[in-house]
Amino acid sequence: MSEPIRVAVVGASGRMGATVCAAVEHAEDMTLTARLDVGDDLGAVRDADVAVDFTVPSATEANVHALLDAGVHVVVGTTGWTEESLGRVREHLTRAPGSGVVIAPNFALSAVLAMTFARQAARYFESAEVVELHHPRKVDAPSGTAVHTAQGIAAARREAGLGPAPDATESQLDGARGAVVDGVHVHAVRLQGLVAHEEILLGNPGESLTLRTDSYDRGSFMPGVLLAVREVRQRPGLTVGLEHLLDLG
Ligand SMILES: NC(=O)C1=CN([C@@H]2O[C@H](COP(=O)(O)OP(=O)(O)OC[C@H]3O[C@@H](n4cnc5c(N)ncnc54)[C@H](OP(=O)(O)O)[C@@H]3O)[C@@H](O)[C@H]2O)C=CC1
Ligand SMILES: O=C(O)C1=N[C@H](C(=O)O)C[C@H](O)C1
Repeated sequence: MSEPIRVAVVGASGRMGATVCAAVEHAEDMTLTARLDVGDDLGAVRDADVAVDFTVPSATEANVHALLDAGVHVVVGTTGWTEESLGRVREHLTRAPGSGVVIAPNFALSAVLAMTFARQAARYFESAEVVELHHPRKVDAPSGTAVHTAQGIAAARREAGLGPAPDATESQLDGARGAVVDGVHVHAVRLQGLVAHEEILLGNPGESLTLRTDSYDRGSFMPGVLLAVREVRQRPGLTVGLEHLLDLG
């Protein structure tokens, strides 16, 4: 058997970080070399092949730059990425040839498939809106998954030459129609008892299609995280979205 992949986890005490540490410890082809939290020196990842970041939107970009400087490949599940912050990582990678970064807003297979199906279906529907539902400890809204979903729908609508979705709203309470991501309305629910869920609503006169994905347990994200850890070393540059590792992109 080949050498195990050495993995460091940043945000190791968090809900996702702790789950990733346990998953890495149970994976026969991996070994956990570092658990890092707020204030720890990220240079400590130097012994690792791959670092996994599940922290907070305000910290993740700086972490990725520091991890690349430490010479490791990086897998990121943390949300809050923008075209600008992704661009700065792409630019950094030009100075770190051979390094790979995989950033995925959602590692659950059901969510990745729902986003793929939404993108496939979007061109056939006049209307499309996204509703994401999460646990109330989540610090960002809308979810990274909902942003990625809306961007995929918007791209498909543009490619199909569709204009704006019909909407006669003339007056509204602030927020009643949700946030608008790339022209697609996105609504965020925070509810005790939930983990991570999303509904994608597509409508035509007389019919609708609803795609729904439910993560009831953080274990649902682990096969995708471990897949990214295994693949990132063979994928130099920046990959955004697990769909590209599943041949769905
Ligand atoms: N891609 C995916 O499939 C998924 C993505 N997520 C995303 O992952 C992120 C984390 O979620 P979750 O685990 O629920 O959040 P938590 O708040 O439970 O965990 C975040 C952890 O990161 C730590 N942290 C904060 N800043 C730093 C830093 N600069 N360096 C190291 N550690 C730091 C926090 O420490 P402290 O509490 O001490 O501040 C905390 O332990 C979110 O952005 C979430 O949206 C979540 C689930 C799935
Ligand atoms: O904070 C969470 O819990 C989740 N965050 C990610 C997101 O914002 O899309 C992924 C998943 O929805 C769980």
